[in-house]
Amino acid sequence: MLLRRCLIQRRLVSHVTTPIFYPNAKPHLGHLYSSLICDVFHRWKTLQGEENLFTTGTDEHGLKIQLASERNGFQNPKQFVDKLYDDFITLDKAFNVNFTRFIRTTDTDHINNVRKLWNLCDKNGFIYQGEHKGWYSISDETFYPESKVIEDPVNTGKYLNTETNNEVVYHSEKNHFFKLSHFNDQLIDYIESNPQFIYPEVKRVQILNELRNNRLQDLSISRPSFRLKWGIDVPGDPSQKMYVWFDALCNYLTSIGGIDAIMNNEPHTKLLHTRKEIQSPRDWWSNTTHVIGKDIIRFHTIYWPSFLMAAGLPLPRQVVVHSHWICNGMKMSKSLGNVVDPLLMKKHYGEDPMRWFLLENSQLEEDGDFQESKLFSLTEMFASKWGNLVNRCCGPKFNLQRAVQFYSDGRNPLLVNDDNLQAEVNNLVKKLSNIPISMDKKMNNFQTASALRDVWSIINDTNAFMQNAEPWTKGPAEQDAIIFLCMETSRILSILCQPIIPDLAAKLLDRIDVEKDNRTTDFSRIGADTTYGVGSNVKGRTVPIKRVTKRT
Ligand SMILES: Nc1ncnc2c1ncn2[C@@H]1O[C@H](COP(=O)(O)OP(=O)(O)OP(=O)(O)O)[C@@H](O)[C@H]1O
Repeated sequence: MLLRRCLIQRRLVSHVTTPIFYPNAKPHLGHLYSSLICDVFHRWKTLQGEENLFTTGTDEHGLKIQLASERNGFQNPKQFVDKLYDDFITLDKAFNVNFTRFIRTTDTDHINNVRKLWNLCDKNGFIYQGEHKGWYSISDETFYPESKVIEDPVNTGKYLNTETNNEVVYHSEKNHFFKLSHFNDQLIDYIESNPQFIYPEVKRVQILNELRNNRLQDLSISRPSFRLKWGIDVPGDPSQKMYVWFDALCNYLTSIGGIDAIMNNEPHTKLLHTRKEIQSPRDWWSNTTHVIGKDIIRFHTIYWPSFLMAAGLPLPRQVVVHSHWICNGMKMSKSLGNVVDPLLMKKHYGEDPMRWFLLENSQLEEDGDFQESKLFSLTEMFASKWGNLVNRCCGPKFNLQRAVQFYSDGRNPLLVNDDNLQAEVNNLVKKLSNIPISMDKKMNNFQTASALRDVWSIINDTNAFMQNAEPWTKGPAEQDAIIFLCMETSRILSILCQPIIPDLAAKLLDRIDVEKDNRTTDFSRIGADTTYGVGSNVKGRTVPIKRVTKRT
């Protein structure tokens, strides 16, 4: 029994991470999207009573930052990133992104950890010195194989890589190398025997094909310090700086207590920036989910597990790969400048409609096209379907408190004296009874769009039921049955949607006077809350969702 309890406790810890973003320009909708996927996952786990950590941050070293800082007239790149990283925090705060640590790769604990990772890989024989020749992209900070380089069709004499379409130049230099080729078959075995490791499946197949068809070559993991000044020194060789991805990926270990804590599974590991103390860092780490855009899949599913294997560290549980928000057929990106400013959208439509919109209108597998008209329609739906339902049931003609007390805790079957209406009641009861479990499954599998469509389906059915049932024409007993079911819909769905629309959900729950302690999933069952509705039908109370106008 004790063992079982321990096992259950051990399973219920997890960690979710966004990529750490380059603060070389202001963040945009794409960054917000990755952060929201993680925030909703984190909040969902918390709502289920699980312990979860959520890390996000900024990737502050590298040539791209060095050059951007020079271009912007800064004396040193640290001053430049100190200014820009704040924009990422501002964006998170504006959209209620509730991270537990915001890590910067210039943080001292991180720099120490990166050195440790390097030393472990070196000690285990996976780092050597050699001559590096190849096609290098400054923008991507990576070398590309000959097979991925083409002549630029627009600018003669220039070359592009076919993966990101950025310019590449031919380079030859002395570097430290990582024996990536050693891990080709080990990675195939790992990905085959841990099918959840790369998600969704289409991405797992893509990476397996890549590993089977293009065997890995060793990877240059340092750059000469005269070219790359802004980076972490290679231990024992200050003439070289570490490759920015070796540095950046290690943030995931730093934020969960560091390499030593994970290796030795040190109990009582104190986490920086949170008051949290974790008992078993290894369990947290092994239950880590990295959420990333498809542009950086290679770094997370090939390089990162190889570095970890080389260091003798366990691998995270999963890498979840999402698609891109596009604009005019191209990925929205800082470098291209074809971006939507989320703060501008928030100012007009509010943060929760934006949160819902981005998650409802995206699939992991397909690129999404941002259409402001759809965001506006969503705000209309919130006001006319959900807000209006609550307003009607909280009108002075009805008595929600009486209805709740009569129907509480499933003591009374919901009967409405009409076969057609009774069929609608039964359908709603069935859908409401199923949604906590079906939503849990979908939220854990990052199928948020589908979960939100289920929510709308119930809201629509409830509105239709309210319209057909005409409670304003009925006596008190039938009125109570109708009002109770309609407000159970709103109450249960508001509880379940707290991770997606924290502020709106709170307003909806406040409007029907649901106590703060009764907003957990334990109460997401018909009849589970027997105390709400007190004073909800008093005249003159505020409307929970207000309409917004179209932006011109
Ligand atoms: N258009 C987008 N759609 C979805 N996610 C995006 C988008 N752009 C960036 N991201 C998120 O940010 C990560 C990359 O961050 P980065 O700071 O490199 O963004 P970027 O705008 O592409 O920058 P740059 O143009 O400087 O390369 C992606 O892996 C993804 O998580």
